[in-house]
Amino acid sequence: MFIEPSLTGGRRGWIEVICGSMFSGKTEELIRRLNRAKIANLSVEIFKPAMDVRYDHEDIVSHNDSRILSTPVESSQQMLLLGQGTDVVAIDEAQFFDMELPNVCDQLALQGIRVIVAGLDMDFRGEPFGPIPALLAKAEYITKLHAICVRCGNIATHSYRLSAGSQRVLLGEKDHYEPRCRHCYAKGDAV
Ligand SMILES: Nc1ncnc2c1ncn2[C@@H]1O[C@H](COP(=O)(O)OP(=O)(O)O)[C@@H](O)[C@H]1O
Ligand SMILES: Cc1cn([C@H]2C[C@H](O)[C@@H](COP(=O)(O)O)O2)c(=O)[nH]c1=O
Ligand SMILES: [Zn+2]
Repeated sequence: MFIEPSLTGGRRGWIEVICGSMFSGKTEELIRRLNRAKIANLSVEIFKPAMDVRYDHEDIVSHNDSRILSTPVESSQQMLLLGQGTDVVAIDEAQFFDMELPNVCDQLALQGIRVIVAGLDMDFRGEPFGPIPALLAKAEYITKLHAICVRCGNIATHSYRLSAGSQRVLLGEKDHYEPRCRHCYAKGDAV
């Protein structure tokens, strides 16, 4: 379990990334860290991409329905402006943001802000997703979570797309995706 290096004391300003497949618990873990920050009386600004309307327009919602209010934004530059002066900036579904996101997180962290980012490390093709690889390179702390493979019960690293469609962005949950281990993922429809 992730233990905060420092909540209120010491020199602050760093980047944490929570990554993994769909259903691995990224949003739950993000909400857990935010609740602890609030208990420590830290101010938090929570963002998500405006296009992510899967469960709710404003709330960040996990697959088991824990939720927290957020501000939907269109671009990473908006978070640089809106995050000024706060103790903690949190970003969910970060894979959907533009490639400026790593630089924005860098700038926020340099201002003494704790930046917590959650997102898919791989898309349904198993390719690195959007700005997440660059964020992983820049982060001080990385947590890689795993779901349970729905085919064999091993740890799942991949998000297998059940429906047809080659576009990278397709919002959905169990209607369109299932978490799989690398072996069941590689077998495709033959599993
Ligand atoms: N195959 C699965 N493996 C693990 N968790 C699952 C699975 N299917 C459903 N879940 C649920 O998903 C929850 C995690 O949801 P969430 O935090 O939204 O994940 P993520 O943000 O990584 O998609 C788990 O606590 C569990 O209740
Ligand atoms: C793999 C993959 C996923 N998506 C979408 C599907 C969901 O709406 C989100 C991921 O949500 P989660 O909180 O991690 O479960 O991303 C996509 O658009 N393209 C993909 O390749
Ligand atoms: Zn498997």
